Amino acid sequence: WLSSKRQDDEAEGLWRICDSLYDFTDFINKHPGGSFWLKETRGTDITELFEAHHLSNVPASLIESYKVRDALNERIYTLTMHEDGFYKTLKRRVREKLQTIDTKKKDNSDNIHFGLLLATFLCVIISARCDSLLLLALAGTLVCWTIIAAHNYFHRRDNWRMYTFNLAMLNVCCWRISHAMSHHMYPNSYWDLELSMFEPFLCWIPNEHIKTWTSRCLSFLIEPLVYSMTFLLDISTRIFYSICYTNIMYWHDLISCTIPLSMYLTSDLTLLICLRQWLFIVMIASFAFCVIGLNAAHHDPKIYHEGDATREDRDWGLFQVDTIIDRSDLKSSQFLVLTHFGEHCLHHLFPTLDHAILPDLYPIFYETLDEFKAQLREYNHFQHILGQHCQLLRVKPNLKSPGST
Ligand code: HEM
Repeated sequence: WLSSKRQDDEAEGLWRICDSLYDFTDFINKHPGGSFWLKETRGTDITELFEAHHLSNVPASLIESYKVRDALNERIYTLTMHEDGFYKTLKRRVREKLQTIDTKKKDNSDNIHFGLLLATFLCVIISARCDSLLLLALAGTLVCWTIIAAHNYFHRRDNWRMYTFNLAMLNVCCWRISHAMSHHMYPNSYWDLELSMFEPFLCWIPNEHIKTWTSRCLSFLIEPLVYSMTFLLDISTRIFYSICYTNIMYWHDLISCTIPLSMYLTSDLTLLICLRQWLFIVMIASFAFCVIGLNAAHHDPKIYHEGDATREDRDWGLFQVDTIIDRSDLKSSQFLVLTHFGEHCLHHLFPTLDHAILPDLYPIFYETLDEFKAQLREYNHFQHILGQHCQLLRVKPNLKSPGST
């Protein structure tokens, strides 16, 4: 995805923000968010990434000294971030509001995440000692919740919690690309890897040329299998790619092995049985992750997908609002928000903020939405599951643009 972006973005081997080119080579290792972000994005357009990941004005004031020249052509992305537009207006208000919010709330998220991690290992060990299938399934569910909670941390500067995302064969660095850089910035568009990584099994793009009648019917039949195999397919693809092309495996991929290891060291089970149990846990975690993640916010016939009519105002923040329907049934519990991709819209707009902070932003969010005549929509989980399946069937693009009367 990144190498195609390097070809498309006309950044000439540098970093592109709007229509200017910058050379951040000397800043990579000084970047407070960690070197990964800049190292990986060399040669691409980072306009949206840069804006969405910094709330303070400091980064914008720093970039001028790294400017090399103007780009030759206009950028290919049609999304905008004008100073008086929706996103920048909301961001200014959020910046002010953050000064009044009690940041101790973040401790709750840290405690929930740590509790889940502890519970996961306890459950894994007890399930191995009791040889219980039910406990193994519970361990799989706990692994799934832990990695969704870990997602709260990988959008930020490097920290130890983000590595717990790797517990079930996924990898935090790869997901920073497919999720933070691709999906978060351009949801439901051809640039969204979280759409294309499920093809040809599941396809949400409303286009009859890429989604035949047979493939639509088939996707319903194979859906449970795809859900359970997603994590295994993810690691197989990465191993295959690393052997045949470039290495995209990391030392922290080994974190996933702590699960079978803890089983082996604390029970009488043979290594082979521990590995078999591990596979079962990973498949349960994968299934639960897809049930939650794919039915969390983005797929419903009323949500914008590539090919649908776009809003006249191409503001990046409004685009996010048009590609999301929030989960209404999670808001009462921080545990549910953290483990079920809750507060989805605000999280997309401000990914570096802890989920515990987001509820305090609703008054200014609603106020700004009203000013720009946009709306935050909400569904419960059942409505999302229904909508996601209707979207799998949809082949006709919506001709009515979001925000039109
Ligand atoms: C690919 C583009 C970039 C991404 C994805 C990115 C991401 C991040 C992240 C995740 C953080 C930590 C935020 C937190 O934990 O609250 C951060 C902080 C920071 N970044 Fe970047 N960054 C990018 C480019 C840049 C550039 C080009 C500069 C300046 C030359 C810069 C300057 C800073 C500064 C000063 C901070 C400290 C926090 C602040 O003042 O906002 N970043 N960045």
